[in-house]
Amino acid sequence: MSAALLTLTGIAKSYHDGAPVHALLPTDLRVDEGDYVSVTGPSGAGKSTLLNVLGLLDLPTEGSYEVAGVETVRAAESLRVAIRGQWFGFVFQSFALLAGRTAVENVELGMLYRAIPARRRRALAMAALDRVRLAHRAHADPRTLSGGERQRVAIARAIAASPRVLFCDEPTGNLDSGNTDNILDLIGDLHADGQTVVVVTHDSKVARRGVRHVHVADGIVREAPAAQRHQRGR
Ligand SMILES: Nc1ncnc2c1ncn2[C@@H]1O[C@H](COP(=O)(O)OP(=O)(O)OP(=O)(O)O)[C@@H](O)[C@H]1O
Repeated sequence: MSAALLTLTGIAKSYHDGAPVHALLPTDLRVDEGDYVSVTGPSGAGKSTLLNVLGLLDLPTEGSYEVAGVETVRAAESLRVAIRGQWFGFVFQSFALLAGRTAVENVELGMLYRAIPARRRRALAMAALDRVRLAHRAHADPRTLSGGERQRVAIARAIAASPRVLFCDEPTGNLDSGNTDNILDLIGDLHADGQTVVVVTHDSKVARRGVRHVHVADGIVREAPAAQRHQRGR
C-alpha cells in the first residue's frame, strides 16, 4: 500500500476581505506517494484555493493538513516555508520566469533558498534542463524562447531539486495544442518515473492524463470513483 504524503482532514477556507466567501467547504483528501491527481471544476469553484492550501502557499481557516505525517496548520510559518521550499515544486500558467536571466539561471533561482552549493546547483539545473530536452538553450534569455519552451524551463525549475510533489496550476493554459501535448507528455514521463503530481486545470484533455480525478464545485471537493474514471476511457 502507498504511503500517505498529503492528508487534508476537515480543511476549509473562507475569505473575509469583504462579504465572506466560503471558497472551500470542509474537505478530506489524501494524496499518496506516486499519485497523479487532476483537479477540475468551473471558474471560482475553489480549485486554486485547494492547490494553494495543498502547496502551503495559503493557510486554511479550519482543519488539519499533514505532510508526510507532520501537521502544518498549527506549526510555525518557518516549518511551512521549509516544507514548501524543500519538498514542493510549482508550475504556473504564466511560467513566472525572470527576463534578463538565462534559462539555467532561472532554474537555479528555484534552488536559491536551499542549502545547495553553487556548483551543485548549476549541475542540478543543467540536469533538469536536459530532462526537459532544453539543455541546448540553457544560456538563452526566456524572452527568446517559445511558450512551450518557457514552460519546459519552468518545469525544470520546479523539478531540479527533486521535489516530493509537483503542483501545476493550469500548466498548459497559455499553450497551443501541440505544446500542450508536449508538456502533458513530459509531466506523464515524470509521473512514470515516480513523481507525485497534482494538476489543476479547466481543460478536460489535461485532466484526463491524471490517474485520480478530483472535482471541485462551489467549494465542495469530490473524487470520481475508479469505475467512473474507467468509463471515461482511461
Ligand atoms: N483573496 C481572496 N479574497 C476573497 N475571495 C477570494 C480570494 N481568492 C479567491 N476568492 C474567491 O474564492 C472562490 C474560489 O476561488 P478560486 O480562485 O479558488 O477558484 P478557481 O476554481 O481556482 O477559479 P478559476 O478557475 O477561475 O481560477 C471564488 O469565489 C473567488 O472569488
